[in-house]
Amino acid sequence: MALLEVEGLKIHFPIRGGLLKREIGSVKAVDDVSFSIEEGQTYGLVGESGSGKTTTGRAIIGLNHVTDGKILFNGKNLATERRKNRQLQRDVQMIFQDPYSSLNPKKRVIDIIAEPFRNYERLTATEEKRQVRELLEKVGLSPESIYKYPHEFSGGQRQRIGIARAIALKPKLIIADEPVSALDVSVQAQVLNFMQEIQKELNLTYLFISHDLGIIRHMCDQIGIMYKGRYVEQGTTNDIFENPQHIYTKRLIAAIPDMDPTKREEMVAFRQQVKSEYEHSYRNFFDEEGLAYSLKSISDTHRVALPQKG
Ligand SMILES: Nc1ncnc2c1ncn2[C@@H]1O[C@H](COP(=O)(O)OP(=O)(O)OP(=O)(O)O)[C@@H](O)[C@H]1O
Repeated sequence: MALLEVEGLKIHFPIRGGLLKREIGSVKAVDDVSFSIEEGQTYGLVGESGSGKTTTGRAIIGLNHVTDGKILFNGKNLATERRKNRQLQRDVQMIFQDPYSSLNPKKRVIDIIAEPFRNYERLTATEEKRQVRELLEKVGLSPESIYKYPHEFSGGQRQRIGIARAIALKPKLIIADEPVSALDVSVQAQVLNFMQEIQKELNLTYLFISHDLGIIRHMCDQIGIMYKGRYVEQGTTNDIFENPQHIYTKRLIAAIPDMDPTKREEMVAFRQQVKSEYEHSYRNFFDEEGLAYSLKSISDTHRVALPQKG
């Protein structure tokens, strides 16, 4: 059984208008999305801004209502059971995008990291301090920094504090929503590699949300590509990068900045080819509302929102 199973998830937000603020329509932020994540794996959710990635992640952690569908964690329905099941609350944690705004600037590191302990465990002051120091060491920060404030740390160090807080209760699943996009490129790799290290050490499962396919390729075992609330393609990292089928996936891959200068000309040609393919076949890949079709399996691991015909 997968650790997390999302089945037919729909999250619609009402649009209200007129004097009476009546519901005049809805934003289908997530519209029939299904995927599962095996324990110890990293699943990447990719798509441009507004595609529904964050809404999906927030629903799993219980921050968004679910219009329809199921979110099963170890077979238990998170939407209905999370509120009353403290173990489920501990098991699923989140790392936020912006380490500058997600840490309260008025609190010391000890109070930030000990917050989950104070909510879920009854530790003596000495034991709490010992555990916070241990967590700081685990994330590569000095245990002496417990009385410092967030502004005394660099961006990468702050994200490590956010990670220490997220792993304090030994969760099983971590939702990482753009965990490095607010950081300098030079520190991004450090934080990502560190996330991989603690994943192995603590047997963590990640749902990794990002608009950056380069990072997703580095981090993930499985990938789902979202566009306007729907999936356009889903598969292993190899399926997506070596055999992309949907025109939208191809366009995202073509937009990854060149890492290897010797391949620059090759990439320019590839981009040109994808651009003209996109212009030619765009209509075949989306319905009359510009939305993706339902997914069809093209192998045991690879599913694509293929056009209805041929
Ligand atoms: N609380 C809300 N009320 C109304 N609409 C919302 C709400 N939250 C999200 N939306 C809408 O849902 C859609 C999906 O948003 P979401 O933030 O999930 O996208 P995203 O892919 O994570 O983008 P980003 O990378 O910019 O965060 C957007 O059109 C957004 O405006």
